[in-house]
Amino acid sequence: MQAESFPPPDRQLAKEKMRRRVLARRARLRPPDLQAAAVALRDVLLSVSEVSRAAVVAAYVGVGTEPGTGPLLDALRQRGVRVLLPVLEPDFDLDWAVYTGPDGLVRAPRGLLEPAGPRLGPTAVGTADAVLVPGLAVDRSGMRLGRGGGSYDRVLGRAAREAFRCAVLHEGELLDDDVPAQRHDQRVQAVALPSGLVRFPLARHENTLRA
Ligand SMILES: Nc1nc2c(c(=O)[nH]1)N(C=O)[C@@H](CNc1ccc(C(=O)N[C@@H](CCC(=O)O)C(=O)O)cc1)CN2
Ligand SMILES: Nc1ncnc2c1ncn2[C@@H]1O[C@H](COP(=O)(O)OP(=O)(O)OP(=O)(O)O)[C@@H](O)[C@H]1O
Repeated sequence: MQAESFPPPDRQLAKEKMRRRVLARRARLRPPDLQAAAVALRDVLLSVSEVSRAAVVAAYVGVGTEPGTGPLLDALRQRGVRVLLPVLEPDFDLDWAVYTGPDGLVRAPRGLLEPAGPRLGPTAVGTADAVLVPGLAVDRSGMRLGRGGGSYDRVLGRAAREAFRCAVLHEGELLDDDVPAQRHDQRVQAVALPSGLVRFPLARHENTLRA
C-alpha cells in the first residue's frame, strides 16, 4: 500500500514538497473565498451527527489562508458546547484551553490565535467527543498531511478511542494521490470540505500504519 511507496528518508522530502504545493494553492485564495468557505464549513460540520451531538469539541482557530473556523466555534459555543482550543508548546506538543469567544483569543507566535484562559493540560483532548484537526491535505485512506510538527499525531494518540476524528480542508485538498505516510502518522476518519463531509471506511483500530 502507500506506506512503502517511498523509502523512509524520501517520505519526509515528499511531505515537504506536498506542503509547499498546498500552501501555494492556498496563497491564491481571496478574503471572500475564505469567508464563504468558513460559513460553508460551519454548516457542513453542524449537520454531522457526531458534531451536533458532542458535548465537548476540540477544534482550532483557523488563521491566514487556513480553512476558517470562526463561524463554527461561535455556533458551537452558542449551543452550549465546551470547545477546546490548542495552545502550541515549544516542543510542538499541544496544551488546551476553553474557547470563551473571540475576545478570549490572543495573538501567539507563528501567526496563531490562541485561548488566553487557564491551561487544561495536554490530556484534556481525551475528554472531546469530536476532534477537528487542521491539515494541509488528506488522502482517500484518511492519511493526513499536517504542518510538520507532529502535534496532531500526538494529539490523536491521546484522543478517546470513540472520538470522531475529522480534518477540515479547503475544496481540492482531499487528494487522490497518497499522502506519504510514516509510522507515527495518525489517520482521520473523515474530512469536512465546504462541499460536504467525506467519510473513510476506517476500522477504529486501523488508524495507524501497520507496515
Ligand atoms: N490554526 C492552527 N492552529 C494550530 C495548528 C494549525 O495547523 N493551525 N497546529 C497544527 O499542528 C498547531 C500549531 N502548529 C503550527 C506549526 C507550524 C506552523 C508554521 O510553520 N507556521 C509558519 C507560517 C505558516 C503560514 O504562514 O502559513 C511559520 O511559522 O513560518 C504553524 C503552526 C496548533 N494550532
Ligand atoms: N507521538 C509523537 N511524539 C513525539 N514526536 C512525534 C510524534 N509523532 C510524530 N512526531 C514527530 O513530529 C515530526 C513531524 O511529523 P510529521 O511530518 O508527520 O507531521 P505532520 O503530521 O505533518 O504534522 P502535525 O501532526 O503537526 O499536523 C516528526 O519528526 C516526528 O518524529
